[in-house]
Amino acid sequence: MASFVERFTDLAIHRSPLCLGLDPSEELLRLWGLENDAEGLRRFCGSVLEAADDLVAVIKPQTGFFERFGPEGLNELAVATAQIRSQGSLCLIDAKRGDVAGTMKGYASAMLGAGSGFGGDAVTVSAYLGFGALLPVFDRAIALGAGVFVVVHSSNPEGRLLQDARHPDGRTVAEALADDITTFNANQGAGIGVLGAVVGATIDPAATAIIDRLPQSLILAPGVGAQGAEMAEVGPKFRSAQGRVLPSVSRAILRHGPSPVALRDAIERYREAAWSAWDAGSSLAASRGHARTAVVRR
Ligand SMILES: O=c1ccn([C@@H]2O[C@H](COP(=O)(O)O)[C@@H](O)[C@H]2O)c(=O)[nH]1
Repeated sequence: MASFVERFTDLAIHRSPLCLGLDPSEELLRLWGLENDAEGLRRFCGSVLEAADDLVAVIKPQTGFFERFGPEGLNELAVATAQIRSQGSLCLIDAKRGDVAGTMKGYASAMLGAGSGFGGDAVTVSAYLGFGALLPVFDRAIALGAGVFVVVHSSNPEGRLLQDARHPDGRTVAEALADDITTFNANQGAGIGVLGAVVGATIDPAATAIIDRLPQSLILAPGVGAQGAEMAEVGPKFRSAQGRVLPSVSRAILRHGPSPVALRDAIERYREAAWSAWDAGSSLAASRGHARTAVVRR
């Protein structure tokens, strides 16, 4: 089976590298005139996914917004993940799980691959209990051709104090994590590996050397839009990861609903911008242009 990296790269060229966040928050449900309940959740997700259709490579449901309704919400998460995959997009479950290794085995079975509880193509994890504790998720991802994104440098300002703290060897926590990711990927072979990283698009331009430490990783870059980063910043900031970045946008797109036309227009705008950020000035632009001539645009 094709790996997550292979499937993403193909979809990024033919659709767009944009990662559309599926965040059915209370605020957005109310803005859309929906009830803040599981039925509202279902209608919201159905409309977003209908508008996204075959436009983007990756859709990222945020588990917290589903879990808040207990079992009914989790049922809606399963409905959404199945629909994402049926539309040919990759489903990246933003769960940011991080626990001891035995428990991570449970999360891996819940989230990753066909036959798992939620059937994600990839999942986000947090390494606060140690990078090594995440191994069961990495192993399952390798076995099933799935992906894992480890939070390295999050988009929110609260993350800085913890992630910029220094180890005795002088590296920050984020740098050491990036090195762990790269060592793991390199041990699996050359090329882009199973372990991706989360590096917020809000990153200070002076701090982007962290990206150079991740030469074999896809990079999920949340923070575009509502958190203040512009899509136009992504290309320059992530230059050393050209062709490997998934710019992620949730609220800045979702707030355009419930009008299907306005929602689709917003997705279209961000997907075009994501392409420019992804391959500006590179040879990828040529392959994309070639591929897109064959794509029927609606
Ligand atoms: O560092 C991170 C990692 C993940 N997120 C998630 O992204 C969305 C918020 O996106 P907006 O485009 O700002 O609406 C939410 O699901 C977060 O959990 C992040 O913001 N930062």
